Amino acid sequence: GCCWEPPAPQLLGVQRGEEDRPERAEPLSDTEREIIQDTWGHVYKNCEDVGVSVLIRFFVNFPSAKQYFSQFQDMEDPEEMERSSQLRHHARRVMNAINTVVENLHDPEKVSSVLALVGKAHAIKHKVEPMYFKILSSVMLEVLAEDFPEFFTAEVQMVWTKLMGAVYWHVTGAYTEVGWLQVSSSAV
Ligand code: HEM
Repeated sequence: GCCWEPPAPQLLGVQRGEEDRPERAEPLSDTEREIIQDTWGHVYKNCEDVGVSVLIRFFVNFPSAKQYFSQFQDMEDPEEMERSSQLRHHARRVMNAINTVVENLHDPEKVSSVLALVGKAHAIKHKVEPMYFKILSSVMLEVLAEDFPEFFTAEVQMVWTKLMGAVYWHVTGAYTEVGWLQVSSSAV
């Protein structure tokens, strides 16, 4: 993964603020929940490595995403990024938050409260453009499919896409609540 790739077409609408917010996240069936939990078990065993490779690919392919991180804003060398404690720390936080979501798929209230907190912190404290959440999800799906090809079959990838769609829906719900999305998509 040394080459820059253009964002997937589905991201372009988001970058222009054209995307509609659906009424609710598409719910997962019991079977889909089991698929997520089984496959996540393999990923989470390698939590730190997977998290770090996801973030490095994210920052290499979408360098503007580094602007939010004081420690590696100006870093370009992936090996140097790998040594950044701020990157490792965020990798762990991302993976742990997803782990909490996966462990609580039976409890929609818990899932929405965890993701609302993540959304609020990123909107208010870190001032992260919400489109980066969509980009990060697609990078994560790409890395999971490459690193765990035996588990991430086409069917499993589809279920994971649905989960990441739900994560994005909850996170952007928090952005809407604090007034971010209204301002950026209609008034300006
Ligand atoms: C599913 C995606 C993500 C999850 C679960 C996640 C999770 C977290 C958590 C739990 C924290 C600490 C919360 C706090 O400060 O109160 C954090 C901090 C942070 N996140 Fe995220 N994050 C995600 C995506 C992103 C993205 C896409 C960006 C920017 C491109 C980002 C930038 C930051 C920054 C700048 C901090 C503060 C870092 C620091 O203080 O060292 N995050 N994240």
